[in-house]
Amino acid sequence: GWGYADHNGPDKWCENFPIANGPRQSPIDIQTGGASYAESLKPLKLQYDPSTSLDILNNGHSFQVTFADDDDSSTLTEGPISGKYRLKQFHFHWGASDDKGSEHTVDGKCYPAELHLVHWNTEYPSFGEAASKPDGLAVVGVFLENGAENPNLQKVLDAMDAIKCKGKQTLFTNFDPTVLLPESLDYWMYLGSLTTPPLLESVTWIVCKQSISISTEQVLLMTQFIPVIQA
Ligand SMILES: NS(=O)(=O)c1cccc(NC(=O)NCCCCO)c1
Ligand SMILES: [Zn+2]
Repeated sequence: GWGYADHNGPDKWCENFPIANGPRQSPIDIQTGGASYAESLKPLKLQYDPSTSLDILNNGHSFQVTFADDDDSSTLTEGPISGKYRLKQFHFHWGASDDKGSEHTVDGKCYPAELHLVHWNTEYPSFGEAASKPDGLAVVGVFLENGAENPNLQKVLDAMDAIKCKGKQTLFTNFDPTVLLPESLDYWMYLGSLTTPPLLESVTWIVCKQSISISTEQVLLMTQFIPVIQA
């Protein structure tokens, strides 16, 4: 299967997922000089109910915290989207060291890690249905920048010990993802795709301009969590 090694990594994904060469593929380098201010765009409205957090799972490519999405308890509205999108899961992307890890870059700058909060359009019956529609998903991306220890992030990192093997999951209840958001929700938006196979071009990307902090020790914890090798 696909992965991040030389034999199955991003440069090879087009062999099994030809959409990799499609017109709206993510991630991108956000060139701030080329972004235009759109008066019509509204502030993001994120309303999360901590009782919808269920568990944390090692899915073989990352670790994700999954949410109950059978009602409108945790939603994204306003911002660049129309209608209501439900929170399905959040996960992270990281690298092998401090100097790389984020998927999006800003004027060529890479961050040690990147948080993705994945939401699906309630116009459609489920995440799976929405994932194949051009307006099906909205992912809020937050950069993690080297700095002070982040106690809210530590709660997630502490749960990683229990899910070192691919496919493992453990309870992760009463967690409010709002604590992982930066104080300002100013954002860049663009129409893109899933950043991993199946690379579906169904994501309205909403990338926060402000980052949250992660300490060097916390980056080390993440880089030591390799979802597949522990399998
Ligand atoms: N990284 S991302 O574009 O936010 C994103 C969001 C939601 C799903 C995915 N990718 C997938 O679900 N791929 C299916 C197999 C990966 C293991 O769950 C990527
Ligand atoms: Zn992601």
